[in-house]
Amino acid sequence: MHLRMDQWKHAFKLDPDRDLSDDALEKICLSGTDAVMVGGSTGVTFDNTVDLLARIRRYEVPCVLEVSNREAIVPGFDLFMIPIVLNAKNTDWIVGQQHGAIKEYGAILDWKQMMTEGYIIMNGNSAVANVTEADVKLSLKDVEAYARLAEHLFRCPVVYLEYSGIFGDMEWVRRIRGLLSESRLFYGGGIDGPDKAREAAQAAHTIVVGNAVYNDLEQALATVKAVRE
Ligand SMILES: CC(C)=CCC/C(C)=C/CC/C(C)=C/CC/C(C)=C/CC/C(C)=C/CC/C(C)=C/CC/C(C)=C/COP(=O)(O)OP(=O)(O)O
Ligand SMILES: O=P(O)(O)OC[C@@H](O)CO
Ligand SMILES: [Mg+2]
Repeated sequence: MHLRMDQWKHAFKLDPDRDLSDDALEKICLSGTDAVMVGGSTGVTFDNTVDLLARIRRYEVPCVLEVSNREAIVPGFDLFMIPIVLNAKNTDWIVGQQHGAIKEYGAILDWKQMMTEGYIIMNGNSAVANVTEADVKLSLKDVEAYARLAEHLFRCPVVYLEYSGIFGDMEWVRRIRGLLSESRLFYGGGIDGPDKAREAAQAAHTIVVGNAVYNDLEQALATVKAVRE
Protein backbone atom coordinates (compact mmCIF):
# COMPACT_ATOMS: atom_id res chain seq x y z
CA MET A 1 0.00 0.00 0.00
CA HIS A 2 1.87 3.04 -1.22
CA LEU A 3 -0.96 5.56 -0.84
CA ARG A 4 -0.82 6.28 -4.56
CA MET A 5 2.70 7.62 -4.09
CA ASP A 6 3.00 7.19 -7.85
CA GLN A 7 0.63 10.12 -8.24
CA TRP A 8 2.14 12.57 -5.79
CA LYS A 9 3.16 15.84 -7.37
CA HIS A 10 3.85 17.74 -4.17
CA ALA A 11 4.84 17.03 -0.59
CA PHE A 12 5.81 19.12 2.39
CA LYS A 13 8.65 17.91 4.61
CA LEU A 14 8.30 18.86 8.27
CA ASP A 15 11.21 18.68 10.65
CA PRO A 16 10.34 17.40 14.15
CA ASP A 17 13.30 19.41 15.49
CA ARG A 18 11.81 22.75 14.38
CA ASP A 19 8.92 24.72 15.88
CA LEU A 20 5.70 25.09 13.95
CA SER A 21 2.56 26.71 15.37
CA ASP A 22 -0.80 24.91 15.34
CA ASP A 23 -2.10 27.51 12.94
CA ALA A 24 0.78 26.98 10.50
CA LEU A 25 0.45 23.20 10.77
CA GLU A 26 -3.27 23.40 10.00
CA LYS A 27 -2.55 25.45 6.88
CA ILE A 28 0.02 22.91 5.72
CA CYS A 29 -2.26 19.93 6.34
CA LEU A 30 -5.25 21.54 4.61
CA SER A 31 -3.20 23.00 1.76
CA GLY A 32 -4.05 20.29 -0.78
CA THR A 33 -0.55 18.82 -0.75
CA ASP A 34 -0.39 15.12 -1.57
CA ALA A 35 1.49 14.14 1.58
CA VAL A 36 3.30 15.40 4.62
CA MET A 37 6.70 13.81 5.13
CA VAL A 38 8.27 13.92 8.57
CA GLY A 39 12.05 13.93 8.71
CA GLY A 40 15.27 15.83 9.18
CA SER A 41 18.89 14.94 9.31
CA THR A 42 19.73 16.20 12.81
CA GLY A 43 17.95 16.51 16.16
CA VAL A 44 15.17 14.06 15.27
CA THR A 45 14.15 12.01 18.31
CA PHE A 46 11.41 9.54 19.22
CA ASP A 47 9.68 12.16 21.36
CA ASN A 48 9.65 15.04 18.88
CA THR A 49 8.54 12.65 16.11
CA VAL A 50 5.63 11.21 18.15
CA ASP A 51 4.60 14.73 19.06
CA LEU A 52 4.52 15.92 15.44
CA LEU A 53 2.72 12.76 14.28
CA ALA A 54 -0.03 13.28 16.88
CA ARG A 55 -0.53 16.87 15.74
CA ILE A 56 -0.67 15.95 12.03
CA ARG A 57 -3.13 13.14 12.77
CA ARG A 58 -5.86 15.71 13.48
CA TYR A 59 -6.06 16.03 9.69
CA GLU A 60 -6.68 13.57 6.87
CA VAL A 61 -3.55 14.26 4.86
CA PRO A 62 -1.33 11.17 4.28
CA CYS A 63 1.53 11.23 6.75
CA VAL A 64 4.82 9.54 6.02
CA LEU A 65 7.87 8.99 8.19
CA GLU A 66 11.16 9.43 6.40
CA VAL A 67 13.27 7.57 8.91
CA SER A 68 16.35 9.59 9.78
CA ASN A 69 17.90 7.55 12.57
CA ARG A 70 17.23 4.40 14.55
CA GLU A 71 16.17 6.21 17.68
CA ALA A 72 13.40 8.01 15.81
CA ILE A 73 11.48 5.00 14.46
CA VAL A 74 7.89 5.63 15.47
CA PRO A 75 4.98 3.34 14.52
CA GLY A 76 1.65 4.74 13.34
CA PHE A 77 2.56 6.51 10.10
CA ASP A 78 0.78 5.65 6.83
CA LEU A 79 4.06 4.77 5.15
CA PHE A 80 7.75 4.52 6.06
CA MET A 81 10.28 5.83 3.59
CA ILE A 82 13.74 4.39 4.17
CA PRO A 83 16.59 6.46 2.75
CA ILE A 84 19.65 4.77 1.28
CA VAL A 85 22.26 7.46 0.67
CA LEU A 86 23.94 6.20 -2.49
CA ASN A 87 26.82 8.67 -2.43
CA ALA A 88 27.51 8.42 1.31
CA LYS A 89 31.18 7.82 2.05
CA ASN A 90 30.14 6.54 5.46
CA THR A 91 28.51 3.21 4.63
CA ASP A 92 26.50 3.36 7.83
CA TRP A 93 24.01 5.45 5.78
CA ILE A 94 23.88 2.94 2.92
CA VAL A 95 23.23 -0.29 4.82
CA GLY A 96 24.51 0.09 8.39
CA GLN A 97 21.61 1.97 9.98
CA GLN A 98 19.09 -0.06 8.02
CA HIS A 99 20.74 -3.32 9.09
CA GLY A 100 20.62 -2.25 12.74
CA ALA A 101 16.93 -1.31 12.49
CA ILE A 102 15.98 -4.57 10.80
CA LYS A 103 17.93 -6.51 13.41
CA GLU A 104 15.76 -4.85 16.03
CA TYR A 105 12.36 -4.73 14.31
CA GLY A 106 12.68 -7.24 11.45
CA ALA A 107 10.41 -9.88 12.98
CA ILE A 108 7.49 -7.49 13.46
CA LEU A 109 7.76 -5.32 10.35
CA ASP A 110 4.95 -4.92 7.86
CA TRP A 111 7.12 -4.76 4.75
CA LYS A 112 4.23 -3.49 2.62
CA GLN A 113 4.44 -0.24 4.57
CA MET A 114 8.13 0.26 3.74
CA MET A 115 9.54 1.93 0.71
CA THR A 116 13.17 2.63 -0.11
CA GLU A 117 14.45 5.93 -1.47
CA GLY A 118 17.74 6.00 -3.35
CA TYR A 119 19.10 9.36 -2.18
CA ILE A 120 21.68 11.33 -4.15
CA ILE A 121 22.99 14.22 -2.05
CA MET A 122 23.97 17.20 -4.19
CA ASN A 123 24.63 20.09 -1.76
CA GLY A 124 27.88 19.62 0.12
CA ASN A 125 26.93 22.34 2.60
CA SER A 126 23.72 20.67 3.79
CA ALA A 127 23.32 19.01 7.15
CA VAL A 128 22.52 15.72 5.44
CA ALA A 129 25.77 15.84 3.42
CA ASN A 130 27.66 16.46 6.61
CA VAL A 131 25.97 13.61 8.51
CA THR A 132 26.43 11.04 5.76
CA GLU A 133 29.85 12.34 4.58
CA ALA A 134 28.45 12.46 1.08
CA ASP A 135 30.73 12.62 -1.94
CA VAL A 136 29.15 15.55 -3.77
CA LYS A 137 31.81 15.96 -6.46
CA LEU A 138 29.60 14.33 -9.05
CA SER A 139 29.40 14.71 -12.81
CA LEU A 140 26.10 14.27 -14.60
CA LYS A 141 27.32 10.81 -15.60
CA ASP A 142 27.88 9.95 -11.94
CA VAL A 143 24.38 11.07 -11.02
CA GLU A 144 22.90 9.15 -13.95
CA ALA A 145 24.74 6.02 -12.81
CA TYR A 146 23.42 6.39 -9.25
CA ALA A 147 19.88 6.84 -10.57
CA ARG A 148 20.13 3.73 -12.74
CA LEU A 149 21.65 1.79 -9.86
CA ALA A 150 18.78 2.83 -7.57
CA GLU A 151 16.15 1.93 -10.16
CA HIS A 152 17.50 -1.27 -11.68
CA LEU A 153 19.75 -2.85 -9.04
CA PHE A 154 18.20 -1.68 -5.79
CA ARG A 155 14.70 -1.34 -7.29
CA CYS A 156 13.93 1.72 -5.19
CA PRO A 157 10.43 3.07 -5.88
CA VAL A 158 11.89 6.55 -5.32
CA VAL A 159 15.07 8.19 -6.54
CA TYR A 160 15.57 11.35 -4.49
CA LEU A 161 17.71 14.15 -5.89
CA GLU A 162 18.47 16.09 -2.73
CA TYR A 163 19.74 19.66 -3.05
CA SER A 164 18.49 20.52 0.47
CA GLY A 165 18.94 24.26 1.05
CA ILE A 166 19.78 25.32 -2.53
CA PHE A 167 17.88 25.26 -5.81
CA GLY A 168 19.38 22.65 -8.11
CA ASP A 169 20.22 22.39 -11.78
CA MET A 170 16.86 21.72 -13.44
CA GLU A 171 18.50 20.50 -16.63
CA TRP A 172 20.15 17.72 -14.63
CA VAL A 173 16.88 16.97 -12.84
CA ARG A 174 15.10 16.68 -16.20
CA ARG A 175 17.82 14.37 -17.53
CA ILE A 176 17.51 12.08 -14.53
CA ARG A 177 13.72 11.93 -14.78
CA GLY A 178 14.11 11.02 -18.44
CA LEU A 179 16.17 7.95 -17.49
CA LEU A 180 13.65 6.52 -15.06
CA SER A 181 10.88 4.21 -16.14
CA GLU A 182 9.93 2.42 -12.89
CA SER A 183 11.14 4.69 -10.11
CA ARG A 184 9.69 8.06 -9.32
CA LEU A 185 12.00 11.08 -9.16
CA PHE A 186 11.61 13.21 -6.04
CA TYR A 187 13.30 16.57 -6.15
CA GLY A 188 13.96 18.65 -3.03
CA GLY A 189 15.96 21.79 -2.41
CA GLY A 190 15.50 25.54 -2.34
CA ILE A 191 11.89 25.68 -3.48
CA ASP A 192 10.94 28.96 -1.82
CA GLY A 193 7.78 29.90 -3.70
CA PRO A 194 5.51 29.20 -6.67
CA ASP A 195 7.98 30.08 -9.46
CA LYS A 196 10.61 27.58 -8.38
CA ALA A 197 7.88 25.03 -7.58
CA ARG A 198 6.54 25.28 -11.13
CA GLU A 199 10.01 24.95 -12.61
CA ALA A 200 10.92 21.96 -10.45
CA ALA A 201 7.56 20.26 -11.05
CA GLN A 202 8.23 20.41 -14.78
CA ALA A 203 11.55 18.64 -14.25
CA ALA A 204 10.79 16.01 -11.56
CA HIS A 205 7.83 13.75 -10.83
CA THR A 206 7.38 14.94 -7.25
CA ILE A 207 8.65 18.06 -5.54
CA VAL A 208 9.33 18.39 -1.83
CA VAL A 209 9.17 21.71 0.03
CA GLY A 210 10.97 21.88 3.38
CA ASN A 211 12.69 25.02 4.67
CA ALA A 212 10.19 27.42 3.07
CA VAL A 213 7.56 26.23 5.55
CA TYR A 214 9.67 27.75 8.32
CA ASN A 215 11.02 30.76 6.41
CA ASP A 216 7.92 32.08 4.60
CA LEU A 217 4.76 30.06 5.12
CA GLU A 218 2.60 31.94 2.60
CA GLN A 219 5.17 31.37 -0.16
CA ALA A 220 5.41 27.73 0.86
CA LEU A 221 1.64 27.30 0.66
CA ALA A 222 1.61 28.89 -2.78
CA THR A 223 3.81 26.06 -4.09
CA VAL A 224 0.88 23.63 -3.88
CA LYS A 225 -1.28 25.55 -6.34
CA ALA A 226 1.72 26.13 -8.62
CA VAL A 227 2.19 22.42 -9.29
CA ARG A 228 -1.51 21.94 -10.12
CA GLU A 229 -1.54 24.50 -12.93
C1 LIG B 1 6.55 -1.48 14.66
C2 LIG B 1 7.46 -0.40 14.28
C3 LIG B 1 8.38 0.15 15.29
C4 LIG B 1 7.41 0.05 13.04
C5 LIG B 1 8.34 0.97 12.45
C6 LIG B 1 8.75 0.44 11.13
C7 LIG B 1 10.12 0.85 10.72
C8 LIG B 1 10.26 2.13 10.04
C9 LIG B 1 11.17 0.05 10.93
C10 LIG B 1 12.55 0.33 10.53
C11 LIG B 1 12.90 -0.23 9.19
C12 LIG B 1 14.17 0.32 8.67
C13 LIG B 1 14.93 -0.52 7.71
C14 LIG B 1 14.63 1.52 9.04
C15 LIG B 1 15.88 2.17 8.56
C16 LIG B 1 16.43 2.99 9.61
C17 LIG B 1 17.40 4.04 9.23
C18 LIG B 1 17.85 4.90 10.32
C19 LIG B 1 17.88 4.23 8.01
C20 LIG B 1 18.86 5.27 7.64
C21 LIG B 1 18.24 6.44 7.03
C22 LIG B 1 19.25 7.42 6.51
C23 LIG B 1 20.19 6.93 5.47
C24 LIG B 1 19.32 8.67 6.98
C25 LIG B 1 20.30 9.65 6.54
C26 LIG B 1 19.81 11.07 6.62
C27 LIG B 1 18.66 11.29 5.70
C28 LIG B 1 18.77 10.92 4.26
C29 LIG B 1 17.56 11.82 6.20
C30 LIG B 1 16.36 12.06 5.39
C31 LIG B 1 15.80 13.42 5.66
C32 LIG B 1 16.55 14.57 5.09
C33 LIG B 1 17.45 14.41 3.96
C34 LIG B 1 16.36 15.75 5.61
C35 LIG B 1 17.01 16.98 5.12
O1 LIG B 1 17.93 17.33 5.97
P1 LIG B 1 18.67 18.75 5.83
O2 LIG B 1 17.77 19.72 5.17
O3 LIG B 1 19.99 18.52 5.22
O4 LIG B 1 18.92 19.15 7.25
P2 LIG B 1 17.98 19.77 8.32
O5 LIG B 1 17.47 18.61 9.09
O6 LIG B 1 18.91 20.63 9.12
O7 LIG B 1 16.92 20.58 7.63
O1 LIG C 1 14.44 22.30 2.77
P1 LIG C 1 14.48 22.40 1.28
O2 LIG C 1 15.65 23.13 0.73
O3 LIG C 1 13.16 22.90 0.75
O4 LIG C 1 14.63 20.89 0.76
C1 LIG C 1 13.55 20.01 0.89
C2 LIG C 1 13.97 18.59 1.15
O5 LIG C 1 14.48 17.98 0.02
C3 LIG C 1 14.91 18.43 2.30
O6 LIG C 1 15.09 17.08 2.55
MG1 LIG D 1 15.85 20.90 6.07
